[in-house]
Amino acid sequence: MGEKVDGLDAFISIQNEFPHDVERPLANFHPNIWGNQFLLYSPDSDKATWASKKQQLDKLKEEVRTLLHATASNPSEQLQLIDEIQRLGIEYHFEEEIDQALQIMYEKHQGWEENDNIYAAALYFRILRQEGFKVSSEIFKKFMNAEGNFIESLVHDVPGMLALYEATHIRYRGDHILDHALDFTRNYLESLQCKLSSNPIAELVNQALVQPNWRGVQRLEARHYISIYEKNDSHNTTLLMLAKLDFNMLQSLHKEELREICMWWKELDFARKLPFARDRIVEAYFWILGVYFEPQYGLARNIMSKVIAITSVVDDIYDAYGTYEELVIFTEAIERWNIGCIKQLPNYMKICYQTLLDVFEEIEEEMVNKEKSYCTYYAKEAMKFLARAYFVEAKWLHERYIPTVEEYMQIGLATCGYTTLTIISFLGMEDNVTKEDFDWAFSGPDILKAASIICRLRDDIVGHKFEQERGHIASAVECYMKQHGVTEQKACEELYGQIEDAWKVLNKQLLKPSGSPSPAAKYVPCKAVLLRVVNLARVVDVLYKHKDEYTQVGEAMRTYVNSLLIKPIPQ
Ligand SMILES: CC(C)=CCC/C(C)=C/COP(=O)(O)OP(=O)(O)O
Repeated sequence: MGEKVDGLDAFISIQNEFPHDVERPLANFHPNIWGNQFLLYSPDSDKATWASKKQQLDKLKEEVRTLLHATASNPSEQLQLIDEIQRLGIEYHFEEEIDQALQIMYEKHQGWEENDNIYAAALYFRILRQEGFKVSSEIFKKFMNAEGNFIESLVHDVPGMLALYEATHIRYRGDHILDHALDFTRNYLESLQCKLSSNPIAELVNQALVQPNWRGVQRLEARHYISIYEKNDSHNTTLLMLAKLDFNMLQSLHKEELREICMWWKELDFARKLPFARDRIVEAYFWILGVYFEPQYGLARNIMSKVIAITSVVDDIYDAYGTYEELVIFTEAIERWNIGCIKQLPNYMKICYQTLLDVFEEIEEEMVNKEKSYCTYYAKEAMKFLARAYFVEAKWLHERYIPTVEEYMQIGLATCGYTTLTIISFLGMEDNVTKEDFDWAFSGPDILKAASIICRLRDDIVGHKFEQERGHIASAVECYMKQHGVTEQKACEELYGQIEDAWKVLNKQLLKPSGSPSPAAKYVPCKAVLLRVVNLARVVDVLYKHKDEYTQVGEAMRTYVNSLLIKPIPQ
Protein backbone atom coordinates (compact mmCIF):
# COMPACT_ATOMS: atom_id res chain seq x y z
CA MET A 1 0.00 0.00 0.00
CA GLY A 2 2.76 2.43 -0.88
CA GLU A 3 5.20 4.09 1.44
CA LYS A 4 4.06 4.77 4.99
CA VAL A 5 5.15 7.96 6.63
CA ASP A 6 6.60 8.14 10.08
CA GLY A 7 4.58 10.79 11.89
CA LEU A 8 6.92 12.72 14.13
CA ASP A 9 9.75 12.74 11.65
CA ALA A 10 7.28 13.82 9.06
CA PHE A 11 6.08 16.66 11.17
CA ILE A 12 9.58 17.82 12.09
CA SER A 13 10.56 17.69 8.48
CA ILE A 14 7.54 19.71 7.44
CA GLN A 15 8.58 22.38 9.92
CA ASN A 16 11.88 22.47 8.07
CA GLU A 17 10.36 22.17 4.68
CA PHE A 18 7.93 25.02 5.33
CA PRO A 19 9.67 27.49 7.57
CA HIS A 20 7.68 29.65 9.94
CA ASP A 21 7.64 32.63 7.64
CA VAL A 22 5.16 30.77 5.43
CA GLU A 23 1.83 32.39 6.23
CA ARG A 24 -0.70 29.81 7.31
CA PRO A 25 -4.25 30.63 8.46
CA LEU A 26 -3.74 28.69 11.73
CA ALA A 27 -6.89 28.29 13.77
CA ASN A 28 -5.53 27.09 17.13
CA PHE A 29 -8.30 24.62 17.71
CA HIS A 30 -8.52 23.39 21.27
CA PRO A 31 -7.42 19.78 21.91
CA ASN A 32 -9.64 16.75 22.41
CA ILE A 33 -11.54 17.17 25.69
CA TRP A 34 -12.36 13.51 26.37
CA GLY A 35 -8.96 11.99 27.12
CA ASN A 36 -8.87 8.21 26.82
CA GLN A 37 -12.15 7.45 28.54
CA PHE A 38 -13.84 5.89 25.52
CA LEU A 39 -10.85 3.65 24.88
CA LEU A 40 -11.19 2.22 28.35
CA TYR A 41 -14.80 1.12 28.00
CA SER A 42 -15.42 -2.49 28.87
CA PRO A 43 -18.94 -3.91 28.55
CA ASP A 44 -20.43 -4.29 32.03
CA SER A 45 -22.44 -7.39 31.28
CA ASP A 46 -21.36 -10.85 30.22
CA LYS A 47 -23.00 -12.86 27.47
CA ALA A 48 -25.52 -14.50 29.82
CA THR A 49 -26.67 -11.15 31.26
CA TRP A 50 -26.94 -9.73 27.78
CA ALA A 51 -29.04 -12.70 26.64
CA SER A 52 -31.38 -12.28 29.58
CA LYS A 53 -31.76 -8.55 28.84
CA LYS A 54 -32.52 -9.44 25.25
CA GLN A 55 -35.15 -11.90 26.39
CA GLN A 56 -36.75 -9.28 28.62
CA LEU A 57 -36.67 -6.83 25.73
CA ASP A 58 -38.43 -9.27 23.41
CA LYS A 59 -41.11 -9.93 26.01
CA LEU A 60 -41.78 -6.22 26.48
CA LYS A 61 -41.86 -5.72 22.73
CA GLU A 62 -44.54 -8.40 22.45
CA GLU A 63 -46.62 -6.65 25.11
CA VAL A 64 -46.40 -3.35 23.26
CA ARG A 65 -47.33 -5.07 20.02
CA THR A 66 -50.43 -6.47 21.70
CA LEU A 67 -51.24 -3.00 22.97
CA LEU A 68 -50.96 -1.58 19.47
CA HIS A 69 -53.41 -4.17 18.15
CA ALA A 70 -55.77 -3.72 21.10
CA THR A 71 -56.11 0.02 20.49
CA ALA A 72 -56.96 -0.40 16.80
CA SER A 73 -60.67 0.07 17.53
CA ASN A 74 -59.99 3.43 19.15
CA PRO A 75 -57.94 5.50 16.72
CA SER A 76 -57.33 8.44 19.02
CA GLU A 77 -56.04 6.14 21.74
CA GLN A 78 -53.90 4.33 19.18
CA LEU A 79 -52.49 7.58 17.88
CA GLN A 80 -51.58 8.66 21.40
CA LEU A 81 -49.81 5.33 21.88
CA ILE A 82 -47.93 5.72 18.57
CA ASP A 83 -46.84 9.20 19.64
CA GLU A 84 -45.48 7.85 22.91
CA ILE A 85 -43.70 4.97 21.17
CA GLN A 86 -42.09 7.40 18.73
CA ARG A 87 -41.05 9.91 21.32
CA LEU A 88 -39.62 7.24 23.60
CA GLY A 89 -37.31 6.24 20.75
CA ILE A 90 -38.60 2.68 20.32
CA GLU A 91 -40.55 3.09 17.11
CA TYR A 92 -37.94 1.21 15.12
CA HIS A 93 -39.14 -2.03 16.72
CA PHE A 94 -42.70 -1.54 15.46
CA GLU A 95 -42.29 -0.01 12.06
CA GLU A 96 -44.56 -2.44 10.25
CA GLU A 97 -47.36 -2.25 12.81
CA ILE A 98 -47.23 1.55 12.94
CA ASP A 99 -47.14 1.91 9.16
CA GLN A 100 -50.20 -0.31 8.89
CA ALA A 101 -52.11 1.48 11.62
CA LEU A 102 -51.41 4.91 10.09
CA GLN A 103 -52.37 3.71 6.64
CA ILE A 104 -55.74 2.59 7.99
CA MET A 105 -56.26 5.88 9.85
CA TYR A 106 -55.40 7.78 6.69
CA GLU A 107 -57.65 5.75 4.41
CA LYS A 108 -60.66 5.78 6.69
CA HIS A 109 -60.24 9.42 7.66
CA GLN A 110 -62.26 8.53 10.74
CA GLY A 111 -63.56 12.03 11.24
CA TRP A 112 -60.24 13.61 12.18
CA GLU A 113 -60.94 16.62 10.01
CA GLU A 114 -64.08 17.32 12.01
CA ASN A 115 -62.35 16.90 15.34
CA ASP A 116 -62.88 19.91 17.56
CA ASN A 117 -60.04 19.05 19.84
CA ILE A 118 -56.90 20.96 18.90
CA TYR A 119 -54.62 18.45 20.61
CA ALA A 120 -56.07 15.48 18.69
CA ALA A 121 -56.10 17.37 15.39
CA ALA A 122 -52.49 18.53 15.78
CA LEU A 123 -51.31 15.06 16.79
CA TYR A 124 -53.06 13.48 13.81
CA PHE A 125 -51.62 16.08 11.46
CA ARG A 126 -48.06 15.81 12.77
CA ILE A 127 -47.81 12.05 12.92
CA LEU A 128 -49.38 11.44 9.54
CA ARG A 129 -47.51 14.20 7.78
CA GLN A 130 -44.14 13.17 9.17
CA GLU A 131 -44.77 9.71 7.78
CA GLY A 132 -45.42 11.21 4.35
CA PHE A 133 -49.24 11.04 4.22
CA LYS A 134 -50.99 13.85 2.41
CA VAL A 135 -52.73 15.85 5.14
CA SER A 136 -53.79 19.43 4.53
CA SER A 137 -53.13 22.23 6.99
CA GLU A 138 -56.70 23.34 6.21
CA ILE A 139 -57.81 21.04 9.04
CA PHE A 140 -56.78 23.85 11.38
CA LYS A 141 -59.12 26.37 9.74
CA LYS A 142 -61.94 25.52 12.08
CA PHE A 143 -59.81 26.77 14.97
CA MET A 144 -59.68 30.24 13.42
CA ASN A 145 -62.17 33.09 13.53
CA ALA A 146 -63.62 35.17 10.69
CA GLU A 147 -60.59 37.51 10.79
CA GLY A 148 -58.27 34.60 10.18
CA ASN A 149 -56.82 34.53 13.71
CA PHE A 150 -56.63 31.53 15.96
CA ILE A 151 -59.44 31.48 18.53
CA GLU A 152 -58.14 32.92 21.81
CA SER A 153 -59.82 30.24 23.94
CA LEU A 154 -57.34 27.68 22.55
CA VAL A 155 -54.71 29.02 24.92
CA HIS A 156 -56.45 27.33 27.87
CA ASP A 157 -55.40 24.00 26.43
CA VAL A 158 -51.63 23.95 26.99
CA PRO A 159 -51.06 20.40 25.67
CA GLY A 160 -53.08 21.40 22.60
CA MET A 161 -51.00 24.55 22.07
CA LEU A 162 -47.82 22.54 22.43
CA ALA A 163 -49.08 19.87 20.00
CA LEU A 164 -49.94 22.58 17.46
CA TYR A 165 -46.53 24.23 17.95
CA GLU A 166 -44.76 20.91 17.27
CA ALA A 167 -46.99 20.27 14.23
CA THR A 168 -46.06 23.61 12.64
CA HIS A 169 -42.50 22.38 12.18
CA ILE A 170 -43.65 20.00 9.47
CA ARG A 171 -45.08 22.76 7.31
CA TYR A 172 -44.53 23.16 3.58
CA ARG A 173 -44.10 26.31 1.52
CA GLY A 174 -47.53 27.92 1.23
CA ASP A 175 -48.86 26.49 4.53
CA HIS A 176 -49.77 30.00 5.68
CA ILE A 177 -52.10 28.69 8.37
CA LEU A 178 -49.14 26.98 9.97
CA ASP A 179 -46.86 30.02 9.66
CA HIS A 180 -49.52 31.82 11.58
CA ALA A 181 -49.98 28.93 14.03
CA LEU A 182 -46.26 28.99 14.77
CA ASP A 183 -46.31 32.68 15.75
CA PHE A 184 -49.48 32.18 17.77
CA THR A 185 -48.30 29.14 19.73
CA ARG A 186 -44.68 30.24 20.17
CA ASN A 187 -45.64 33.66 21.53
CA TYR A 188 -48.11 32.11 23.90
CA LEU A 189 -45.84 29.29 25.10
CA GLU A 190 -43.00 31.76 25.67
CA SER A 191 -45.26 33.98 27.73
CA LEU A 192 -46.27 30.94 29.75
CA GLN A 193 -42.80 29.68 30.56
CA CYS A 194 -42.38 31.20 34.04
CA LYS A 195 -45.98 30.56 35.07
CA LEU A 196 -45.67 26.85 34.40
CA SER A 197 -42.62 26.21 36.53
CA SER A 198 -44.16 23.54 38.79
CA ASN A 199 -46.36 21.98 36.13
CA PRO A 200 -45.24 18.64 34.62
CA ILE A 201 -45.77 19.99 31.12
CA ALA A 202 -43.35 22.87 31.77
CA GLU A 203 -40.32 20.78 30.90
CA LEU A 204 -41.85 19.73 27.59
CA VAL A 205 -42.71 23.33 26.74
CA ASN A 206 -39.26 24.63 27.67
CA GLN A 207 -37.55 21.92 25.67
CA ALA A 208 -39.80 22.37 22.64
CA LEU A 209 -39.13 26.10 22.52
CA VAL A 210 -35.40 25.45 22.32
CA GLN A 211 -35.56 22.28 20.28
CA PRO A 212 -38.70 21.38 18.36
CA ASN A 213 -38.99 17.62 18.38
CA TRP A 214 -39.08 17.22 14.58
CA ARG A 215 -35.73 18.95 14.19
CA GLY A 216 -33.98 17.24 17.10
CA VAL A 217 -31.43 14.43 17.13
CA GLN A 218 -33.61 11.38 17.72
CA ARG A 219 -31.55 9.76 20.49
CA LEU A 220 -31.34 13.03 22.44
CA GLU A 221 -35.06 13.56 22.01
CA ALA A 222 -35.76 10.04 23.25
CA ARG A 223 -33.51 10.34 26.28
CA HIS A 224 -35.14 13.61 27.26
CA TYR A 225 -38.67 12.34 26.72
CA ILE A 226 -38.05 9.18 28.75
CA SER A 227 -37.09 11.32 31.76
CA ILE A 228 -40.26 13.41 31.44
CA TYR A 229 -42.53 10.45 30.71
CA GLU A 230 -41.33 8.74 33.86
CA LYS A 231 -42.51 11.70 35.95
CA ASN A 232 -45.96 11.56 34.42
CA ASP A 233 -48.18 9.60 36.85
CA SER A 234 -50.26 8.13 34.06
CA HIS A 235 -47.32 6.63 32.18
CA ASN A 236 -47.51 3.11 30.81
CA THR A 237 -45.07 0.94 32.76
CA THR A 238 -44.42 -1.50 29.93
CA LEU A 239 -43.57 1.30 27.52
CA LEU A 240 -41.31 2.96 30.03
CA MET A 241 -39.48 -0.26 30.90
CA LEU A 242 -38.98 -1.09 27.27
CA ALA A 243 -37.75 2.42 26.45
CA LYS A 244 -35.18 2.43 29.25
CA LEU A 245 -33.92 -1.07 28.62
CA ASP A 246 -33.67 -0.48 24.90
CA PHE A 247 -31.90 2.86 25.34
CA ASN A 248 -29.29 1.36 27.64
CA MET A 249 -28.70 -1.69 25.47
CA LEU A 250 -28.21 0.53 22.44
CA GLN A 251 -25.92 2.76 24.44
CA SER A 252 -23.69 -0.23 25.31
CA LEU A 253 -23.52 -1.12 21.63
CA HIS A 254 -22.63 2.47 20.71
CA LYS A 255 -19.93 2.58 23.38
CA GLU A 256 -18.33 -0.53 21.97
CA GLU A 257 -18.39 0.94 18.48
CA LEU A 258 -16.95 4.20 19.73
CA ARG A 259 -14.16 2.37 21.53
CA GLU A 260 -13.16 0.66 18.30
CA ILE A 261 -13.24 3.93 16.36
CA CYS A 262 -11.22 5.69 19.06
CA MET A 263 -8.61 2.91 18.84
CA TRP A 264 -8.33 3.44 15.10
CA TRP A 265 -8.00 7.19 15.64
CA LYS A 266 -5.41 6.85 18.40
CA GLU A 267 -3.30 4.62 16.21
CA LEU A 268 -3.33 7.26 13.49
CA ASP A 269 -1.93 9.66 16.08
CA PHE A 270 -3.06 12.75 14.20
CA ALA A 271 -3.16 14.80 17.40
CA ARG A 272 0.64 14.62 17.41
CA LYS A 273 1.34 14.34 13.71
CA LEU A 274 -1.09 16.97 12.47
CA PRO A 275 -1.57 19.23 15.49
CA PHE A 276 -3.08 22.05 13.41
CA ALA A 277 -6.21 19.94 12.75
CA ARG A 278 -9.29 19.44 14.92
CA ASP A 279 -9.03 16.33 17.08
CA ARG A 280 -12.73 15.48 17.31
CA ILE A 281 -13.32 11.75 16.96
CA VAL A 282 -15.96 11.56 19.71
CA GLU A 283 -17.84 14.51 18.25
CA ALA A 284 -17.60 12.89 14.80
CA TYR A 285 -19.15 9.68 16.13
CA PHE A 286 -21.89 11.70 17.84
CA TRP A 287 -22.63 13.36 14.49
CA ILE A 288 -23.03 9.97 12.85
CA LEU A 289 -25.15 8.62 15.68
CA GLY A 290 -27.55 11.38 14.73
CA VAL A 291 -27.68 9.95 11.21
CA TYR A 292 -28.47 6.41 12.31
CA PHE A 293 -28.65 4.84 15.76
CA GLU A 294 -30.29 1.48 15.10
CA PRO A 295 -28.26 -1.73 15.61
CA GLN A 296 -28.37 -2.75 11.96
CA TYR A 297 -26.33 0.32 10.98
CA GLY A 298 -23.16 -0.62 12.86
CA LEU A 299 -21.05 -1.00 9.72
CA ALA A 300 -22.52 2.18 8.26
CA ARG A 301 -21.60 4.10 11.43
CA ASN A 302 -18.09 2.70 11.35
CA ILE A 303 -17.52 3.71 7.73
CA MET A 304 -19.12 7.09 8.09
CA SER A 305 -17.32 8.01 11.33
CA LYS A 306 -13.98 7.32 9.70
CA VAL A 307 -14.91 9.31 6.62
CA ILE A 308 -16.16 12.30 8.59
CA ALA A 309 -13.03 12.23 10.77
CA ILE A 310 -10.66 12.28 7.81
CA THR A 311 -12.86 14.84 6.02
CA SER A 312 -12.53 17.10 9.01
CA VAL A 313 -8.73 16.94 8.68
CA VAL A 314 -8.94 17.53 4.93
CA ASP A 315 -11.14 20.56 5.63
CA ASP A 316 -8.56 21.91 8.07
CA ILE A 317 -5.81 21.43 5.51
CA TYR A 318 -7.79 23.56 3.09
CA ASP A 319 -8.95 26.11 5.67
CA ALA A 320 -6.37 26.23 8.39
CA TYR A 321 -2.96 25.04 7.24
CA GLY A 322 -2.36 24.51 3.55
CA THR A 323 -0.85 27.24 1.44
CA TYR A 324 -2.45 27.88 -1.90
CA GLU A 325 0.42 26.24 -3.81
CA GLU A 326 0.22 23.13 -1.62
CA LEU A 327 -3.55 22.95 -2.09
CA VAL A 328 -3.16 22.93 -5.86
CA ILE A 329 -1.19 19.68 -5.74
CA PHE A 330 -3.29 18.22 -2.91
CA THR A 331 -6.48 18.72 -4.93
CA GLU A 332 -4.83 17.19 -7.97
CA ALA A 333 -3.72 14.19 -5.91
CA ILE A 334 -7.25 13.63 -4.62
CA GLU A 335 -8.58 13.98 -8.15
CA ARG A 336 -6.19 11.32 -9.40
CA TRP A 337 -6.70 9.06 -6.36
CA ASN A 338 -3.44 7.25 -6.81
CA ILE A 339 -0.87 6.50 -4.15
CA GLY A 340 1.82 7.40 -6.68
CA CYS A 341 0.79 11.04 -6.23
CA ILE A 342 1.97 11.00 -2.63
CA LYS A 343 5.55 11.79 -3.65
CA GLN A 344 4.70 15.30 -4.74
CA LEU A 345 3.01 16.21 -1.48
CA PRO A 346 4.58 17.93 1.52
CA ASN A 347 4.98 15.52 4.41
CA TYR A 348 2.01 16.66 6.50
CA MET A 349 -0.26 16.18 3.46
CA LYS A 350 1.23 12.74 2.84
CA ILE A 351 -0.03 11.63 6.25
CA CYS A 352 -3.56 12.76 5.49
CA TYR A 353 -3.55 11.50 1.89
CA GLN A 354 -2.30 8.07 2.90
CA THR A 355 -5.04 7.75 5.53
CA LEU A 356 -7.70 8.96 3.11
CA LEU A 357 -6.72 6.27 0.63
CA ASP A 358 -6.47 3.66 3.37
CA VAL A 359 -9.96 4.42 4.67
CA PHE A 360 -11.39 4.05 1.20
CA GLU A 361 -9.45 0.87 0.58
CA GLU A 362 -11.00 -0.57 3.73
CA ILE A 363 -14.42 0.53 2.49
CA GLU A 364 -13.70 -1.12 -0.84
CA GLU A 365 -12.92 -4.42 0.89
CA GLU A 366 -16.20 -4.26 2.81
CA MET A 367 -18.12 -3.51 -0.36
CA VAL A 368 -16.48 -6.38 -2.23
CA ASN A 369 -17.49 -8.73 0.62
CA LYS A 370 -21.04 -7.51 0.31
CA GLU A 371 -20.95 -7.81 -3.49
CA LYS A 372 -21.54 -4.09 -3.79
CA SER A 373 -18.20 -3.05 -5.30
CA TYR A 374 -19.84 -0.41 -7.47
CA CYS A 375 -20.44 1.71 -4.33
CA THR A 376 -16.75 2.53 -3.93
CA TYR A 377 -16.69 4.42 -7.19
CA TYR A 378 -19.47 6.70 -5.96
CA ALA A 379 -17.80 7.15 -2.60
CA LYS A 380 -14.53 8.30 -4.16
CA GLU A 381 -16.37 10.59 -6.56
CA ALA A 382 -18.15 12.09 -3.58
CA MET A 383 -14.80 12.93 -1.93
CA LYS A 384 -13.43 14.39 -5.16
CA PHE A 385 -16.55 16.52 -5.50
CA LEU A 386 -15.88 17.91 -2.01
CA ALA A 387 -12.17 18.53 -2.59
CA ARG A 388 -12.89 20.42 -5.81
CA ALA A 389 -15.28 22.70 -3.95
CA TYR A 390 -12.84 23.18 -1.04
CA PHE A 391 -10.28 24.23 -3.61
CA VAL A 392 -12.56 26.87 -5.14
CA GLU A 393 -12.93 28.40 -1.67
CA ALA A 394 -9.15 28.30 -1.17
CA LYS A 395 -8.72 30.05 -4.50
CA TRP A 396 -11.19 32.75 -3.51
CA LEU A 397 -9.29 33.31 -0.28
CA HIS A 398 -5.99 33.40 -2.16
CA GLU A 399 -7.36 35.98 -4.58
CA ARG A 400 -9.13 37.86 -1.78
CA TYR A 401 -12.30 37.51 -3.79
CA ILE A 402 -15.68 38.03 -2.15
CA PRO A 403 -18.26 36.18 -4.21
CA THR A 404 -21.90 37.12 -4.61
CA VAL A 405 -24.26 35.22 -2.35
CA GLU A 406 -25.37 33.13 -5.33
CA GLU A 407 -21.80 32.22 -6.33
CA TYR A 408 -20.93 31.49 -2.72
CA MET A 409 -23.94 29.26 -2.15
CA GLN A 410 -23.26 27.21 -5.24
CA ILE A 411 -19.89 26.20 -3.80
CA GLY A 412 -20.95 26.47 -0.15
CA LEU A 413 -23.60 23.80 -0.61
CA ALA A 414 -20.86 21.41 -1.72
CA THR A 415 -18.32 22.44 0.96
CA CYS A 416 -20.84 21.92 3.77
CA GLY A 417 -20.16 18.25 3.01
CA TYR A 418 -23.73 17.00 3.08
CA THR A 419 -23.83 15.68 -0.47
CA THR A 420 -20.64 13.76 0.23
CA LEU A 421 -21.83 12.48 3.58
CA THR A 422 -25.24 11.47 2.22
CA ILE A 423 -23.57 9.38 -0.47
CA ILE A 424 -21.18 7.84 2.03
CA SER A 425 -24.12 7.16 4.38
CA PHE A 426 -25.53 4.66 1.86
CA LEU A 427 -22.45 2.46 1.91
CA GLY A 428 -23.03 0.36 5.00
CA MET A 429 -26.81 0.30 4.77
CA GLU A 430 -28.61 -2.96 4.32
CA ASP A 431 -31.82 -1.34 3.08
CA ASN A 432 -31.51 -2.32 -0.57
CA VAL A 433 -29.73 0.86 -1.48
CA THR A 434 -29.21 0.75 -5.24
CA LYS A 435 -27.23 2.48 -7.94
CA GLU A 436 -30.28 4.70 -8.51
CA ASP A 437 -29.92 6.09 -5.01
CA PHE A 438 -26.31 7.13 -5.64
CA ASP A 439 -27.24 8.71 -9.00
CA TRP A 440 -30.18 10.41 -7.32
CA ALA A 441 -27.93 11.93 -4.63
CA PHE A 442 -25.43 13.15 -7.25
CA SER A 443 -28.24 14.76 -9.26
CA GLY A 444 -28.77 17.43 -6.56
CA PRO A 445 -32.31 16.55 -5.41
CA ASP A 446 -34.33 19.20 -3.58
CA ILE A 447 -34.23 17.45 -0.21
CA LEU A 448 -30.44 17.27 -0.25
CA LYS A 449 -30.15 20.84 -1.41
CA ALA A 450 -32.42 21.87 1.45
CA ALA A 451 -30.36 19.95 4.03
CA SER A 452 -27.19 21.52 2.60
CA ILE A 453 -28.67 25.02 2.84
CA ILE A 454 -29.59 24.35 6.46
CA CYS A 455 -26.07 23.09 7.17
CA ARG A 456 -24.20 25.82 5.27
CA LEU A 457 -26.19 28.73 6.65
CA ARG A 458 -26.36 27.51 10.24
CA ASP A 459 -22.62 26.85 10.21
CA ASP A 460 -21.93 30.30 8.74
CA ILE A 461 -24.23 32.19 11.08
CA VAL A 462 -22.72 30.71 14.24
CA GLY A 463 -19.15 30.28 13.01
CA HIS A 464 -18.35 33.26 10.80
CA LYS A 465 -16.83 35.49 13.50
CA PHE A 466 -14.36 32.84 14.64
CA GLU A 467 -13.48 32.04 11.02
CA GLN A 468 -12.98 35.68 10.03
CA GLU A 469 -10.59 36.24 12.92
CA ARG A 470 -8.23 33.66 11.51
CA GLY A 471 -8.42 34.53 7.82
CA HIS A 472 -11.08 32.47 6.10
CA ILE A 473 -13.14 33.07 2.99
CA ALA A 474 -16.15 35.31 3.39
CA SER A 475 -19.08 33.29 4.71
CA ALA A 476 -22.70 33.68 3.58
CA VAL A 477 -23.02 36.38 6.23
CA GLU A 478 -20.20 38.57 4.83
CA CYS A 479 -21.26 37.92 1.23
CA TYR A 480 -24.82 38.94 2.05
CA MET A 481 -23.75 42.06 3.99
CA LYS A 482 -21.52 43.21 1.14
CA GLN A 483 -23.96 42.49 -1.66
CA HIS A 484 -26.99 44.06 0.03
CA GLY A 485 -25.24 46.73 2.09
CA VAL A 486 -26.87 45.60 5.33
CA THR A 487 -25.76 45.02 8.91
CA GLU A 488 -24.65 41.66 10.23
CA GLN A 489 -27.89 41.36 12.19
CA LYS A 490 -30.03 42.00 9.13
CA ALA A 491 -28.00 39.52 7.08
CA CYS A 492 -28.43 36.83 9.75
CA GLU A 493 -32.19 37.47 9.95
CA GLU A 494 -32.46 37.04 6.21
CA LEU A 495 -30.38 33.85 6.28
CA TYR A 496 -32.46 32.43 9.15
CA GLY A 497 -35.47 33.01 6.91
CA GLN A 498 -33.78 30.97 4.18
CA ILE A 499 -33.16 28.17 6.69
CA GLU A 500 -36.86 28.11 7.60
CA ASP A 501 -37.72 27.97 3.92
CA ALA A 502 -35.30 25.08 3.39
CA TRP A 503 -37.02 23.09 6.16
CA LYS A 504 -40.34 23.59 4.35
CA VAL A 505 -38.82 22.24 1.13
CA LEU A 506 -37.27 19.32 2.97
CA ASN A 507 -40.57 18.45 4.66
CA LYS A 508 -42.44 18.44 1.36
CA GLN A 509 -39.98 15.97 -0.14
CA LEU A 510 -41.09 13.37 2.39
CA LEU A 511 -44.58 13.27 0.92
CA LYS A 512 -45.25 9.75 -0.34
CA PRO A 513 -45.84 9.69 -4.11
CA SER A 514 -49.51 9.01 -4.82
CA GLY A 515 -50.99 6.83 -7.56
CA SER A 516 -48.95 4.59 -9.83
CA PRO A 517 -45.73 6.21 -11.04
CA SER A 518 -45.64 7.44 -14.63
CA PRO A 519 -42.55 6.46 -16.69
CA ALA A 520 -41.44 10.12 -16.64
CA ALA A 521 -41.80 10.42 -12.86
CA LYS A 522 -38.68 11.37 -10.92
CA TYR A 523 -36.95 8.62 -8.97
CA VAL A 524 -38.02 8.60 -5.33
CA PRO A 525 -35.73 6.80 -2.88
CA CYS A 526 -37.08 4.70 -0.04
CA LYS A 527 -37.81 6.14 3.40
CA ALA A 528 -34.56 4.77 4.89
CA VAL A 529 -32.55 6.77 2.34
CA LEU A 530 -34.54 9.98 2.76
CA LEU A 531 -34.24 9.71 6.52
CA ARG A 532 -30.45 9.94 6.33
CA VAL A 533 -30.80 13.38 4.74
CA VAL A 534 -33.39 14.52 7.30
CA ASN A 535 -31.17 13.30 10.12
CA LEU A 536 -28.15 15.15 8.75
CA ALA A 537 -30.23 18.34 8.80
CA ARG A 538 -31.30 17.57 12.37
CA VAL A 539 -27.70 17.16 13.55
CA VAL A 540 -26.77 20.65 12.39
CA ASP A 541 -29.90 22.13 13.92
CA VAL A 542 -28.61 20.80 17.24
CA LEU A 543 -24.84 21.21 16.85
CA TYR A 544 -24.92 24.70 15.37
CA LYS A 545 -27.72 26.11 17.49
CA HIS A 546 -25.88 28.86 19.33
CA LYS A 547 -22.29 28.15 18.36
CA ASP A 548 -20.27 25.55 16.46
CA GLU A 549 -20.18 22.77 19.07
CA TYR A 550 -18.06 20.57 16.82
CA THR A 551 -15.18 22.99 16.42
CA GLN A 552 -15.39 24.69 19.81
CA VAL A 553 -16.69 21.96 22.05
CA GLY A 554 -18.70 23.42 24.89
CA GLU A 555 -21.26 22.62 27.56
CA ALA A 556 -23.93 21.60 25.06
CA MET A 557 -21.74 18.94 23.42
CA ARG A 558 -20.59 17.70 26.84
CA THR A 559 -24.22 17.24 27.86
CA TYR A 560 -25.11 15.45 24.62
CA VAL A 561 -22.18 13.04 24.77
CA ASN A 562 -22.79 12.46 28.44
CA SER A 563 -26.38 11.49 27.92
CA LEU A 564 -25.88 9.37 24.80
CA LEU A 565 -22.46 7.86 25.28
CA ILE A 566 -21.51 7.96 28.94
CA LYS A 567 -24.41 7.75 31.39
CA PRO A 568 -27.00 4.99 31.17
CA ILE A 569 -30.57 5.72 32.26
CA PRO A 570 -31.13 4.52 35.83
CA GLN A 571 -33.51 1.54 35.55
C1 LIG B 1 -20.26 17.60 7.45
C2 LIG B 1 -18.83 17.23 7.52
C3 LIG B 1 -18.14 16.87 6.27
C4 LIG B 1 -18.24 17.24 8.69
C5 LIG B 1 -16.81 17.01 8.89
C6 LIG B 1 -16.30 17.99 9.85
C7 LIG B 1 -16.42 19.34 9.30
C8 LIG B 1 -15.67 19.64 8.07
C9 LIG B 1 -17.20 20.23 9.92
C10 LIG B 1 -17.43 21.62 9.45
O1 LIG B 1 -16.36 22.40 9.76
P1 LIG B 1 -16.32 23.95 9.39
O2 LIG B 1 -17.37 24.67 10.18
O3 LIG B 1 -14.92 24.42 9.50
O4 LIG B 1 -16.77 23.92 7.87
P2 LIG B 1 -16.42 24.96 6.74
O5 LIG B 1 -14.95 24.88 6.54
O6 LIG B 1 -17.16 24.46 5.55
O7 LIG B 1 -16.89 26.29 7.24
